[in-house]
Amino acid sequence: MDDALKQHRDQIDAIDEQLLKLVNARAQHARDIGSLKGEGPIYRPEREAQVLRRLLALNQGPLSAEAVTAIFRGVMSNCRALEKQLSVAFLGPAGTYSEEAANKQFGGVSAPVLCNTIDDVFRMVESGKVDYGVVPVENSTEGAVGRTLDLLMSTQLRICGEVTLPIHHNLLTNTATREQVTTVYAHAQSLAQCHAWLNQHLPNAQRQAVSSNAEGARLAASEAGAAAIASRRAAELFTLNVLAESIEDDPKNTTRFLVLATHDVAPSGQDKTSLLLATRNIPGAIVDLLAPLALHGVSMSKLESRPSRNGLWEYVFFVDVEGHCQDAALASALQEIGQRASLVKVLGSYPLAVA
Ligand SMILES: O=C(O)C(=O)C[C@]1(C(=O)O)C=C[C@@H](O)C=C1
Repeated sequence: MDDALKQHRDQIDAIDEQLLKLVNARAQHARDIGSLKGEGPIYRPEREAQVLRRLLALNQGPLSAEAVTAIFRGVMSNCRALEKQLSVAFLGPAGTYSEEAANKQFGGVSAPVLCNTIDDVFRMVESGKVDYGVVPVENSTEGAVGRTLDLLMSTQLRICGEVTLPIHHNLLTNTATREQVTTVYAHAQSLAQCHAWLNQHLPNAQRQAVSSNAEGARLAASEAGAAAIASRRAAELFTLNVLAESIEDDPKNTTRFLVLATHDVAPSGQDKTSLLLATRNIPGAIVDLLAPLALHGVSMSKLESRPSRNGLWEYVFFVDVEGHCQDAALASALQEIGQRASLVKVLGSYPLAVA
């Protein structure tokens, strides 16, 4: 037994030596690429997505797809940091799902900037105080994040990436039993995502919406009888016990985040384009507006309407389509849509989220 253990550990030591040499050789290439980029952006989401997709196709295990992407996102993050330290803004405080999404996308953020509101995240990127921003845009249970859509209407920023994050909520508290919980703090969206569970298990507890789940965890840590709905990371950060886990009503509960940038992204081969469209408010106008997509074989993955804010019962449409705006089919469809719409704004073309 001891002998077998030693043999495996000797093998691991030998492999680690090779890995160390290899990751440093990789890092050297990244550093050289950095000096070739001149004034262009250092972060290339399309290339990072291609690297991950290729490795996922090659992976034969035993490491899972999630493990492989996490490891290589970490490797790329460290290689990228030799080219430039990127600052990334997202909704704080520490322990939010936005922080998790930013860490997932960038393989760890070396210079995080925690903001109080989604508006602040946009402002930080717009003013050049940070390189990138990460904002939630929709949840599979609760639908669109209205504030993000409203801000996308007026911003000059571009969407350069999307991150999908499976959301598992936990009931965190220092109260010993569920019966002693009198108040549950969480962001309104999280309270809604756990609606049925709360009805069944905590019917008498008061539900109190707060600015973020992490803020709820902070409050729960200092108040007798209080609990919060938040992530495991929030439990660690605020020293709370996990009284119940995965309390979301839909086990597939997922939130989609957008990465905001001041630059466009080249095609990666598997891309999505987000559009903002407006048309005259007449019968059949939206059907007519979207017809060129079908005509050119472009699939639509999302259609969301939102009040335009400059006329009663006037709407704009947020449309996600497959492909990059430089792809011939989408470029032709966009040109035809442009002739029918009162507004066409390409919010960004970016790589599809990698697991
Ligand atoms: O290929 C590049 O442009 C690199 O800078 C290398 C690298 C990587 O580590 O693979 C690092 C940063 C970029 O975002 C993309 C990829």
